Amino acid sequence: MSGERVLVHRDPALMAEAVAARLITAAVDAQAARGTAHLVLTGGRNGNALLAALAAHPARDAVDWARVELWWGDERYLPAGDPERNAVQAAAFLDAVRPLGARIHEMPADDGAPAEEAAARYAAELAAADPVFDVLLLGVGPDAHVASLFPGHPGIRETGSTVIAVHDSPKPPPTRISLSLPALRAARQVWLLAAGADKADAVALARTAPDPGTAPAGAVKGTEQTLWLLDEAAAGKLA
Ligand SMILES: O=C(O)[C@H](O)[C@@H](O)[C@H](O)[C@H](O)COP(=O)(O)O
Repeated sequence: MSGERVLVHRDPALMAEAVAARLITAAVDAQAARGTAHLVLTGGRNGNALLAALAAHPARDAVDWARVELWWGDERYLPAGDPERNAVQAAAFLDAVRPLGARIHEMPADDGAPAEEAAARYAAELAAADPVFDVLLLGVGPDAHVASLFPGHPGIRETGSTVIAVHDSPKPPPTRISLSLPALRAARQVWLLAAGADKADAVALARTAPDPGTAPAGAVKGTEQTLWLLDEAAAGKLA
């Protein structure tokens, strides 16, 4: 049975720094235990703030980046280089660790092929590597979505594949690629990131809602640990 904890930080900036420090320690521990650390990145404001803090953290290189594999939980299906792509928004961090040997598994960009083909390609890359994710980062949306799995959307019910195409996303852009719920749930540790008063309802709902279709953020638990990493505003409606 995995453990679940809620950790509340004073404000988003302190949360980004504290989670960056926590991720460094988790990566070092994973490497000591298994050689390679498999980390899954998330987009959005909190994900981006975390990666910026990680890139600049004085203890960053306690991690042997040559033994890190970076995956993505979701990606906006846009042409390569589009500023709205998660990987483009994380470029400063990726450009810092790539020369240190980190292996970066970006989700495919829109090259004119259907998103379903891109999803299948990433699923094949995952199957070939067959990683067990050590830490899976998930930004939580104001509607309690995580990755690109949205409440009331069919993708949350997908169980037959590890990577899915998402259309008509309520959060722009409309077409995305996302790990499926079973793929998210296979991670050892799931870290849910939420900061800001606009996330307080989603966090409170996810902590109580039993149905993944209502609150995807409440449906993803790590096999070893689940952390809710919040600022005080996002924790404002927790009992
Ligand atoms: O591609 C995306 O948009 C993200 O992966 C998405 O899942 C994000 O993490 C949440 O929407 C939270 O985003 P904010 O932290 O910006 O609210």
